[in-house]
Amino acid sequence: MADQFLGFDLSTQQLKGIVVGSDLKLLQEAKVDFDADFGAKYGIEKGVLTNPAEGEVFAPVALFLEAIDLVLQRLKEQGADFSKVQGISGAGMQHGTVFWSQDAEHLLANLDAGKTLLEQLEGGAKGERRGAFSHPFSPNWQDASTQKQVEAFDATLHDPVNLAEATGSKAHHRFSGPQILRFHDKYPEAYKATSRITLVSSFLASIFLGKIAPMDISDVTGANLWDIKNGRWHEDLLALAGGSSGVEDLRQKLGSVPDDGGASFGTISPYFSARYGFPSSAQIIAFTGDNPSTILALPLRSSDAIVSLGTSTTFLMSTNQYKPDPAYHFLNHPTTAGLYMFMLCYKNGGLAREHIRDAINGDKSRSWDKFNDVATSTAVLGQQSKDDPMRLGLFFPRPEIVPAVKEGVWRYTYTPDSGLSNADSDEKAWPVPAADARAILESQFLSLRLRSQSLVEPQGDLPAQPRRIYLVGGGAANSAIAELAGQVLGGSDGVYKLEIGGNACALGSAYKAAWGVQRGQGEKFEDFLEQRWNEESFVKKVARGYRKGVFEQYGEALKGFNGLEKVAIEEKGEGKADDLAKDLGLDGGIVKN
Ligand SMILES: Nc1ncnc2c1ncn2[C@@H]1O[C@H](COP(=O)(O)OP(=O)(O)O)[C@@H](O)[C@H]1O
Ligand SMILES: O=C(CO)[C@@H](O)[C@H](O)COP(=O)(O)O
Repeated sequence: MADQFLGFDLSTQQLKGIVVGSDLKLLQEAKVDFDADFGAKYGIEKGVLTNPAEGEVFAPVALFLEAIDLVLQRLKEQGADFSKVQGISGAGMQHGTVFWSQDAEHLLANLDAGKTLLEQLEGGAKGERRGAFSHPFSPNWQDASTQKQVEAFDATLHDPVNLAEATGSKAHHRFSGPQILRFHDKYPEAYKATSRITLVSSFLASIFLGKIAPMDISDVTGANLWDIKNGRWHEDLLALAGGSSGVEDLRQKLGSVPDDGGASFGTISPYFSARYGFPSSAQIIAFTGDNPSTILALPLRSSDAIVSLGTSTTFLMSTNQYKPDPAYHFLNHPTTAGLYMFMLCYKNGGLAREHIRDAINGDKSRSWDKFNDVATSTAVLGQQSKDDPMRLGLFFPRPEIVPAVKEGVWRYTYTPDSGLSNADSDEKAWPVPAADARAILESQFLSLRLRSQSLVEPQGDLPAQPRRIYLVGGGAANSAIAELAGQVLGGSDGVYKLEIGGNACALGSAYKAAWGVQRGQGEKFEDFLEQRWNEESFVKKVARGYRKGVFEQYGEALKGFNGLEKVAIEEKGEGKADDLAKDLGLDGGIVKN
């Protein structure tokens, strides 16, 4: 195969790489699993370090550097011929930042192919060698340390509604703007010593480029700093985040943002040509966020939805309507001006499901078999008959984003007439952990259904729902999850998963690299993908979608579910319950006790 393209996904728990041909078919893929490969060395768990006292979650930048050399080596072992690679793009977990030192540009431009990235870019532990970073850690999207800064962001534009209107999202703990402000206040010396700030995506691009790469037009919208309508940094928010160091200083640290998602930032760093055999002409195409990249792996039509089941759960749609609201996120689309990405993001995705899986197994075998059996054999909402109360739960081992509550578990029963009752210690109504398996899946999908109602349309004679649901990410391999996704969310055309490789996000990046290099004058990404798309071999239907009766039964549960979220917010919330109900245009369920 003549021209080949390489895509990466640097996410919470792994770095994955995928090579595709110009027909977009998969050639090789490889991954570095952070815990398995480097857990002992860096003391990480599930890819991160934590400081619970302050709600901090972060990852060592050195880990990322080691992972880059290792994933390339593994791709080579899989047979990748890097001399054929004409374009490289990639994705990073969103919101995370990397702080570069004054020496960064020089070090990046003068890498010795005989040494590893880690040897040359990491600073010496005792300061005997100055490294490329002014801070050794990258704040992670699971960080919750920025409550004070979040309040300042909302206050700067008077309220969350205005902030969402301007930047696509209300202020969130994990967003880069509040994180930068906290970094400025907590580490003033390191901030001063910072020459540039990149996102995780533009960090990865910088390594391949051999100089600091710009942020991309989509990933920059996960910062609470970008004025989406006007396509520029938001002056007031920049001034806030830059603190006493000033707005110009921060503007310079952040750099400019090209508006073309297919832009080439230049050719690959000579380090990679000499060390791994890439042609010196290989182009580095704008790297984006992991969720924006994921939507590029599929030819999304209006009313199609992606559910990404990684460490986080995200729900993604592509739309030409900009309807921002504090209840969710709007991002710039990564390739296509005039399109936006609608996103919901939950912290308690894969790890919360794993907790219940392990409790059901009673061991650490990590097998999903029992979890799946119990989840699919339990009745819809735990209702043996229509008159039984519904079981509704919330399972948040970590503080949650949607809704914004501290960690906790809520198990309630609900009937439309008498409302919600606490069933936590009622073994008959709610056998723990068996009933949790179905309840957590129903809960996660009900939350998506509740919040995406206004974005989906009736499908023919069927009620409003997505046309297709595509499952991606680690959890997409799970048949019980696919089954429940279809039952709760519907999907007039069914539930699908990608058949190409194990990672939609890295695949989307490889496609973006191909488009960036090969596109004709004015050729849109969507047209480029459509022409090369091979439905039969690229996707597979894994479950039925809409089921008459079942879909409506879940519809009846929505009001109770909304009420349950209000209970959680009242008990452990970061926001006001009334606001949530208002955001969603719903009255909450009635709480009985
Ligand atoms: N068969 C499976 N069933 C359910 N969940 C799974 C399965 N395989 C992997 N996972 C989940 O996938 C998650 C990792 O997904 P992945 O998309 O690779 O993560 P990330 O991109 O966040 O690093 C894990 O937390 C794990 O719980
Ligand atoms: O914070 C968000 C999106 O807003 C997360 O979705 C991160 O982008 C990390 O995702 P994964 O590691 O789960 O892929």
